[in-house]
Amino acid sequence: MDWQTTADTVPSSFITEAQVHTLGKPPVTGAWREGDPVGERLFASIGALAVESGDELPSVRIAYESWGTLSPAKDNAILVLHALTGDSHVTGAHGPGHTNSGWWSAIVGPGKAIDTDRWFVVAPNVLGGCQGTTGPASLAPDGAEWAARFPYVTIRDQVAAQIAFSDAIGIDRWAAVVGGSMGGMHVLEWAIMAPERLERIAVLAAPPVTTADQIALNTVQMEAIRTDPAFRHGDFYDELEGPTRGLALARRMALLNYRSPTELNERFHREWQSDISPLGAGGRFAVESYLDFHGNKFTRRFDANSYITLTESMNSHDIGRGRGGVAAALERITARALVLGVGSDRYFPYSGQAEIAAGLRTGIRQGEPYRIESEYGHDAFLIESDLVGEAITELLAA
Ligand SMILES: N[C@@H](CCO)C(=O)O
Repeated sequence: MDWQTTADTVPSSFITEAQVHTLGKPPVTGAWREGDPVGERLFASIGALAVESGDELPSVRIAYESWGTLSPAKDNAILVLHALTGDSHVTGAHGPGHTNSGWWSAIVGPGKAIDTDRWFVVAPNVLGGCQGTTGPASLAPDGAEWAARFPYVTIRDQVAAQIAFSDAIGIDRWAAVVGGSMGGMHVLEWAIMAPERLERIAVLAAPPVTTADQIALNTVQMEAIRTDPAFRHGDFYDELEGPTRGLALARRMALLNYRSPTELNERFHREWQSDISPLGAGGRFAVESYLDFHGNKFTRRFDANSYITLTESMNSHDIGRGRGGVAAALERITARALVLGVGSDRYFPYSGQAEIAAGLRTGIRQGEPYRIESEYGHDAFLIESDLVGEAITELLAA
């Protein structure tokens, strides 16, 4: 299909406040119980949350899904944390409330690397996100969306929310906390902020600190959104048209970080998308069409304010901040650890995972990351299921 770049007026399908209560069970505050629905969106209230900036969110709700059964000893629970644009829908088909099928369906499920016949798997949507957890599209106490008023939230604030969420659903200790990319940042903070509450960690394609280069790559994406006139300083929820052009452009830029030059070159070459030449006749190269397609598709499921909030969170990431540096922070980690990197990752390069693995005392590969050779670049942690599954199996057996 020859997708065009248009200002898309199709309403986005991120979850608005009004939709929350029709898409899931009412908020729960008690522990998970045998017989609770699994693989279906649930909500937990964690109350007020003070964030590092000094602001306070008066009421925070966490959307989550779970699969498998919690053992009577509560010793088989695994927390899975998603990347920037993922959500709680880790595994399973798309359907009502889920525009995409599960982003790790090949890893999580019966008989898979994270075997839901054995493990009780829980996946929350991140604080600041747009799939049911409190974020910029949620209502502030004055009854209007938070929008640009949503506080600056750090990776540590998001983990503080996840810890409170663990309390709310009655999990004292996780058998493993697993995540890739931004989810891997959360995993590292979990292991430092609450070492007594987890046994194992898997940090996939994530850095110990977001570097100047990575901040720069992220910052231009935020600027693409902000310069869209339809952004209106974040106050676009009541408008017919949101900042879809800016958001789609941000997504195009992001995809370039997520894939490798080899993959794009070998997949698209210099092919044209249609019979119309891109050499001055108005046609497009196939790779342009691919980026347009993903940019447009993304605007149907993601909130531009959330994109900015979460990108700012990633920019805040530095496990060494206030802890005497990265090496000192890594020394605090006591969980058995899998660190996985992708050789072709140009977003969070392998060198970052090598630094993490070298600084850990508890890595399962004695100072070395598990290295994946793949043409897919950063996204390999989502696509190379056999290799990622193998590494996670090794961790869970450790
Ligand atoms: N494809 C992933 C990569 C970010 O780590 C996402 O969109 O979230």
